[in-house]
Amino acid sequence: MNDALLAQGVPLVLGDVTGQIDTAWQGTIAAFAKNGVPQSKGRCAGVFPFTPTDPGWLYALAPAERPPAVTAQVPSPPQAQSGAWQFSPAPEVYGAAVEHAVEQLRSYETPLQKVVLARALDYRTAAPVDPMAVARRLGQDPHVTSYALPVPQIRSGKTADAQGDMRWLVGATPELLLDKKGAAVMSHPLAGSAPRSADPVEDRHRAEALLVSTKDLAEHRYVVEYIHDILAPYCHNLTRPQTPALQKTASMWHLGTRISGVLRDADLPCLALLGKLHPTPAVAGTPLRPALDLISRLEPEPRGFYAGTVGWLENERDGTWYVTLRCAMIEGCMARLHAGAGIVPDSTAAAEIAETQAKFIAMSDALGIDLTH
Ligand SMILES: C=C(O[C@H]1C=CC=C(C(=O)O)[C@@H]1O)C(=O)O
Repeated sequence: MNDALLAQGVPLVLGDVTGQIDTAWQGTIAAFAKNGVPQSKGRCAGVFPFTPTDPGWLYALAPAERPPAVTAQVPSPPQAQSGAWQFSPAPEVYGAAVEHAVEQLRSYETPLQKVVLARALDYRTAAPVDPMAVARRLGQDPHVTSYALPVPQIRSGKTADAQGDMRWLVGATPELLLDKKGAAVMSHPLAGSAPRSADPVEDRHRAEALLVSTKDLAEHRYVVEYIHDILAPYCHNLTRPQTPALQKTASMWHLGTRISGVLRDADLPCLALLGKLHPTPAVAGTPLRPALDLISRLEPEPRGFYAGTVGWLENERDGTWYVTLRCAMIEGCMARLHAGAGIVPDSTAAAEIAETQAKFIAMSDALGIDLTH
């Protein structure tokens, strides 16, 4: 763990948690869970990548007497940007990967039931992107938790500061992975999606169709069962509704199920439980191992922090962690956005291309990218 790679005073924002970084530590969820969080009193914010064996960051926040880094300002409307953007890979290549996955899923020889395949959108503009301004715009949607966290680049041990060598993970997630307060635990997985429509009648029609879509209900069920099975041994009471409910963001409908329980041991460290849960079939697939293998074969580049987990800890015991979705890694004048979709035997390339395109909209709108051109 290294606390010299990030200059003090760099701001971050994560829902209601805003502040300036005092100390940064690098490590995996498992390492922090095993060795403890160095400054375990008080609040830490953090971010971990999709691959659980890759390190992420935990940040101790400076004492609250300091002025908050992000004041409640009226968000400025996104500037129409003159930047260039391109999908990576091209939609046809992503479509071919979906078709390949569907073939695998339909084969009698595979244990695989679902795999989540993601694609990226690369954006380059003339002026540096302000991550805090993007987070404020994203935060206008009351159904998501917006975030902007620095993710230092480690270049020959040099300290990164807000102006220099810094990448920012910025996004607006609708998905709660784990909330732990003493003995009370909750997870609210999402899976199964439909794009919103500006026409209220069509919007309602899409929502109702999603609620009865066998393909989306199957995608959803895998995630709920997985999370339920992980939490069950730790809980003496774990409940969930039998059927999912609709959850919305400004641009998407999702199926969601709230799973709540009471832990046998209220003192269980939050990261110990988080390490068991991440990554779920909402971002990987099921069973986990073959899904991860197929993702590494079909996705051209590692996901990095997309589909990881972002959240905060209150001392070591409690915390709130989200799935790192609807996000971009911003570095100077460049941003890389990611979006993924759950692939099951009934999936089609065209529908999954459309779904991932719709999932880009939250971030592309906040960045001022016009995806219609
Ligand atoms: C993987 C993503 O979404 C997940 C969360 C909600 C719905 C999903 C779906 O319908 O596939 C995904 O599981 C993403 O937004 O990149």
